[in-house]
Amino acid sequence: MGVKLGILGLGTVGTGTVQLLQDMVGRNPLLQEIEIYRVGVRSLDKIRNVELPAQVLTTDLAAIVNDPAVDIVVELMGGLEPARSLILKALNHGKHVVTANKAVIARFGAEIFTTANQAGVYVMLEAAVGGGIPVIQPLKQSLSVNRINTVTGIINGTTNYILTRMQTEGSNFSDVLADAQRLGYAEADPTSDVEGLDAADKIAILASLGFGGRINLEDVYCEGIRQVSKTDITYAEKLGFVIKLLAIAKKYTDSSDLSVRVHPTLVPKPHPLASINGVYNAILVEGEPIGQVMFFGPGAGAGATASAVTSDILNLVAVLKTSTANPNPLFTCAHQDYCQIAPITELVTRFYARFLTKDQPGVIGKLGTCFGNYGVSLESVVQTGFQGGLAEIVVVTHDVREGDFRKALAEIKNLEDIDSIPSLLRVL
Ligand SMILES: NC(=O)C1=CN([C@@H]2O[C@H](COP(=O)(O)OP(=O)(O)OC[C@H]3O[C@@H](n4cnc5c(N)ncnc54)[C@H](OP(=O)(O)O)[C@@H]3O)[C@@H](O)[C@H]2O)C=CC1
Ligand SMILES: N[C@@H](CC=O)C(=O)O
Ligand code: NA
Repeated sequence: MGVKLGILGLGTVGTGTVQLLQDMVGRNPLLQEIEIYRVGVRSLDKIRNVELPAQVLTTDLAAIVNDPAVDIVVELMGGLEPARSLILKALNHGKHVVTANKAVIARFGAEIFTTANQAGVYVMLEAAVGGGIPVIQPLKQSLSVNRINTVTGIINGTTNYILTRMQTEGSNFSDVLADAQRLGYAEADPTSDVEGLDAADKIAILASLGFGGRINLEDVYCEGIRQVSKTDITYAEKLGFVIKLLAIAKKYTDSSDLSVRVHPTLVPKPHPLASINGVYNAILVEGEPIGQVMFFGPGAGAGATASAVTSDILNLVAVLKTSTANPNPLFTCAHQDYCQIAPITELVTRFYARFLTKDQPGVIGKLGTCFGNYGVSLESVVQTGFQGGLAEIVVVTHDVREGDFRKALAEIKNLEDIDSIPSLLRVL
């Protein structure tokens, strides 16, 4: 008897997954055990890029997760509800679940994994982070004997695609976003990509796996890329950096607290993450004793994501074929305690800041004095441009406590010579 799939969603990822499963030649022979039994969609009238028997497609998704014949539910619909409820129902009916839905896992992971553990089934989520890049299973299995210190990633394909094209072609933000949507990279609501929320969901998942505890999503500091302008990209370039949306989870050396954050960051050009362009993602994991290991590959798109979804399905087929009484602890997620996350003001980092000031002598000196009052030392100060009669000054600091830097900025904002501070970015 074949293993019966109930797939929820036939959009970009669902279609890619069905295409892969319908084209098995040259792939793992275990795939032949799989039957696409039901596929749930919102509309039966839409033209699809795959052919499926009429009785397979349905708009009754609840019937799929309740159907005793279904062995594995593959949730590829996205969004929070009804995805969360359908996943929980599937688990409660004793079905394994594969999902690409980082939004649901980052918010309801505790509830979902507890339900799965009680039901004695697995929830697999390789596609939820880094698209096609194998990173979830390596963190759960191959790297799990390491003490992880830092996970640093470019983990949103849409924003990396946008920033790359803004940098290399000087393209306009909204034109490139429209291309990312057309290519199937963006979320149904691309706000979550652009505002950094998708990357925050993903780093919460990676941090949970890497540091062995639950992560409260509200504790993850998050800034998106809307504030990144062509001007900043040009200045960064001149200073030897590229701007990337980084997601970082790092253990403080002197406490058990974590720093978990997403923000646009100036990355030095020689750094391995600086050369990750377009829809590609990369995740740099640092641990002991392994040192550094980097995972690189396509972070979004139909085929790449289908590869991750189908590898999870294949793992579950293998589980179903070799049924064991006890669950495999390397497949489950059983964290009970929450990781302690330090506030962003405690972060120690370098900063890039761009000021528009009146073109008067002594402005740079006044800036330097304010920074000095809070122990902020400057690595470089550049004054090259003018904008609308205002002088443009760019500074890069040495490492500073974010709280001290913000106090200095508050004082600087009150200086008569300062018009505005259009950009404030962290430097890796
Ligand atoms: N796109 C990508 O590159 C990646 C996406 N993901 C994740 O994969 C998931 C799917 O993304 P993607 O394929 O891009 O999304 P799409 O918007 O392209 O597809 C969503 C599918 O789900 C169906 N659907 C959505 N809501 C409902 C509902 N309430 N009832 C019935 N059917 C519903 C839609 O039906 P219909 O077709 O009838 O409208 C559609 O087939 C998301 O969680 C996303 O975050 C993860 C990695 C990469
Ligand atoms: N919208 C996401 C899709 C993959 O997770 C992205 O752009 O990375
Ligand atoms: Na992945």
